[in-house]
Amino acid sequence: MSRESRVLSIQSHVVHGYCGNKSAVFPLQVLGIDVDFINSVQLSNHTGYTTIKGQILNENDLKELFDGLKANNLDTIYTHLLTGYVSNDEFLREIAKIIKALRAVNPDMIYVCDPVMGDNGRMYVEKSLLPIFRSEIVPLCDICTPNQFEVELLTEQKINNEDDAWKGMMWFHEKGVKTVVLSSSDIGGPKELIALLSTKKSSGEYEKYKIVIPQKNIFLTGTGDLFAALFLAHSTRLPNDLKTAFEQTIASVQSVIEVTIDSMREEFRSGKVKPNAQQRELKIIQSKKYIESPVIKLHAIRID
Ligand SMILES: Nc1ncnc2c1ncn2[C@@H]1O[C@H](COP(=O)(O)OP(=O)(O)O)[C@@H](O)[C@H]1O
Ligand SMILES: Cc1ncc(COP(=O)(O)O)c(C=O)c1O
Repeated sequence: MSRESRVLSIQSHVVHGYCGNKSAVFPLQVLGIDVDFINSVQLSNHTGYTTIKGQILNENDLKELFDGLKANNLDTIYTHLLTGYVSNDEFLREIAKIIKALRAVNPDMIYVCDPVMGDNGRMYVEKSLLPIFRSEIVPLCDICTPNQFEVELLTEQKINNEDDAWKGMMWFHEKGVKTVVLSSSDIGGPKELIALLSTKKSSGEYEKYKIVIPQKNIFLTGTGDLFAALFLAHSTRLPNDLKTAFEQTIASVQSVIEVTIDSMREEFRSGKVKPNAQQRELKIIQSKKYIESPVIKLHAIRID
């Protein structure tokens, strides 16, 4: 890593809870990476709650903020752009303009995209975002971290097994994406999540890895944003060892989930928290030491 990393993160903000920038900024800072962040939305809480209130940044607001950075030559300081939850078409198109503007002043700027559109068969953004991601955003990515549902949406192909998953990831490479990380899929055995990584080397060959993750009986929001931020950090620290970066990313995410579940056991016992979706927020702050040094070890298997 030749120069100090600094990330511009454009993701959602939630007042209560952890997803979007709330899931990304602190872990990046813990790992020594400075983050400037723009909140694509400012919501009371994530969309898994029954009531959501708040404000949505429009494309003109985003342009104004970026123009402010440019006016002070601050567009030149970013080594990475990280994007996640976006709520409307023109905002997403403004992000495409920002990617090009950042690359104009720093051709080596790395764009990490979590194409947040949905999970478990349910879209939670406008369907009109899908063709923009497919044709205007994904081709600009250096690293993309979709979940299974997002790969299926973008490729218009269902994933029923591991071969389908690798084929789906090849679609990203054909669009010009160097590294694709499928953050989770249900192609493994019962109670297993499968994460896959595929990266195109300068030789034109592909390096592929797989990690089998024991699936916890819980649905959490914010894990994908945490995953993308951690993979940005670890792949930056280990650009020539993505196997280890992949393992460390998942180990930290698993550690945060363990801390979250442990905290719930206590809260359930005390009756303070009812076991329903609204109360489930990642314990990001309480997991600081595990973000720095994950204790859970899940080994990546090389796939030839
Ligand atoms: N139920 C679960 N059990 C174990 N790990 C999980 C679970 N849900 C998410 N994770 C972890 O979070 C990471 C990202 O989750 P994923 O659901 O793929 O992201 P997204 O939120 O974008 O759908 C996975 O790689 C996995 O390590
Ligand atoms: C406001 C907001 N941001 C981000 C996300 C993405 O969360 P995840 O990291 O689970 O994909 C969601 C998902 O519901 C959300 O509601």
